[in-house]
Amino acid sequence: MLQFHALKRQKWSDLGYFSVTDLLPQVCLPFRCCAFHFEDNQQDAPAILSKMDPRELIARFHPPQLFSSFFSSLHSSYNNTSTPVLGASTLICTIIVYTIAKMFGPGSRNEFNVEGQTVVITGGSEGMGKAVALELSAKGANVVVVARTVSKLVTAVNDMKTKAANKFKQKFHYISADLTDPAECERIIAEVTTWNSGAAPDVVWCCAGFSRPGFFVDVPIQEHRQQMDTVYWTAANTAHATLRNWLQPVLPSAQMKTTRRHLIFTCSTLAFVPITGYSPYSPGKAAIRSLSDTLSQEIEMYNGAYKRHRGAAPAADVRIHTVFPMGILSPGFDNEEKTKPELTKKLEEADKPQAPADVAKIAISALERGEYLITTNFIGSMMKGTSLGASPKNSIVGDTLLSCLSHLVFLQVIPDLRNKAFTWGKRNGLPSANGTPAS
Ligand SMILES: NC(=O)C1=CN([C@@H]2O[C@H](COP(=O)(O)OP(=O)(O)OC[C@H]3O[C@@H](n4cnc5c(N)ncnc54)[C@H](OP(=O)(O)O)[C@@H]3O)[C@@H](O)[C@H]2O)C=CC1
Ligand SMILES: CCCCCCCCCCCCCCCC(=O)[C@@H](N)CO
Repeated sequence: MLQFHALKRQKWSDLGYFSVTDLLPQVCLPFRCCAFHFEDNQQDAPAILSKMDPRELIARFHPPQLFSSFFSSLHSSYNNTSTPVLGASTLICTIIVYTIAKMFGPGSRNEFNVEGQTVVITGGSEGMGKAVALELSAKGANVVVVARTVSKLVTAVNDMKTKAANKFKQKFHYISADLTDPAECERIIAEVTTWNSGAAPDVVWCCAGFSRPGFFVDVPIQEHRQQMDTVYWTAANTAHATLRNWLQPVLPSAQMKTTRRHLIFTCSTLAFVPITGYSPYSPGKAAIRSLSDTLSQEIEMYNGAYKRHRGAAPAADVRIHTVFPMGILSPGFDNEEKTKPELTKKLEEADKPQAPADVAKIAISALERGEYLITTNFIGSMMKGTSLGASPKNSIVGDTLLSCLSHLVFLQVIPDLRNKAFTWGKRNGLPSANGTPAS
C-alpha cells in the first residue's frame, strides 16, 4: 500500500525521495493478480503447473481465456482496493511494461552511428567532454576537442589515440579557443573543415562550461554576466557558427543522401528544477534549453527543404539534442564545491554525482535511441518530467506518464525545498559571503 500519509509525515528527503519498499507491493499488485489466475494461489505457480493436465493447461492459457480470467481475478483482488490506489498501481505497471518493451523490443536502429564521422567536442579537454571524446573515439569517430588550455587538450588527444577503435583510420586534433568569442567559433568550424579535407563536421557537441555557485546577492553582478557568457554564450556561439555552415544552401548534387548531422547541447537538470545557490548558473542553462526547443522546431524548415531534393537546400538533415546531467564528478565539480553554499549542498544531497564516463555512455546510448531531451538517471528524469511543458517528447506514452507521476511527486518536493531554505535561515541566520552559516 502506498503510504501517502506516512510519506507526508516523514518528508521525502528523509526517505531519499524514493522508497522502493513502499512502491514495490503496489507495483506488484496487478502482477500478483496476473499470477496466472490460480484461484488457490497460496501454492506457487511452478508447482501447480507441473501437476496440471496438459489439456487443462492449454485451455487455461488459451489467450481469450487468459484475458477473461485475468480481468476477473483483477476484479476480485481489487475488491478491497480503492480506485486511486488501483489507478496508481496500473499507471506504474504500465510504465514498467512499456519501459521493458522499449528496452528489449524490436526497432532499435542506431540513430547515432559515429563510425568514420567527424565530431567536434567543446570542453573536450576534461570532465564530461573528455569522457564523451574518449567514448566516441572508441566508437570509431574522428574527434576534434576544443577548450582554452593547451596542455589539457594535448593530453586529451593522446588519450583518444589510445582508445581509438582503428588507430590507422581515425584522426584526432585539438583547437585552443575561448568560445565566449563568437569569432573564435567561426574559426573553429573553418579550421575543422580544412583539416577534414573540406568537409564540415558531422557532429558538434557543446560541453564547455562550468558553474560558480553562490547566493544571488553575494555574487557580484559581473560574475553573473560572466556565467551567462560561459554557460549560455559558449553554446549559442558554437551553435550559431555550426548551423550557419550546415544550413548553407547547396545544389542537389552536393546533398548527402544518407548522413545526418547532430548538434548536441549539454545543459543541466537545474534547467528543469531550481535549487537555491545556483542563480548565477541555472538561468544560462534554462536559456540553452529554450534555444534547443526553438531550434528543434526551426530546423524542421531546413529539413523539409532538404527532404524535397529539388533546388538548393542544406547538405544534410540536422538533428538537435540536449543532455541534462545531474552532478558529474569532474574537475569542474571539485571547483564549484569551493564556493557552493552549505544550504545548496544540503538541498542537492539526494543527487549522487556520476562518473564522467558513465554520463557519457548513458548520453550516447540515448542518442543512439534517437532521444531529444536526455537525462542520465532516475531523479534527473523526474526533474525533466515535471518541467517537460512544450518540449518535444522522446515517446508520447513514456514521457506523458513520467510527467503525470513527477507532477505528483513535485507537489511535495518544491514546498519541501522552500521549507528547508526557510528552516536554514531560522536556524543559522544570514550566511557569510562564502555561503557558510554566519553563526
Ligand atoms: N559537473 C557537474 O556537476 C555538471 C556539469 N554540467 C555541465 O556539463 C558540462 C561539462 O561539465 P564538467 O564535466 O564539470 O566540465 P569541467 O568543468 O570539468 O570542464 C569544462 C570544460 O570546458 C572548457 N571551457 C570552459 N570555459 C571555456 C571557454 N570559455 N571556452 C572554451 N572552453 C571552455 C574547459 O577547458 P578550459 O578551462 O581549458 O577552457 C573544460 O574542457 C558543462 O557544460 C557543465 O555546465 C551539467 C550538470 C552537472
Ligand atoms: C524523486 C524526485 C526527487 C527530486 C529531488 C530534487 C533534488 C534536487 C537535486 C538537484 C541536483 C542538481 C544537479 C545538477 C548539478 C549541476 O548542474 C551543477 N553541479 C553544476 O555544475
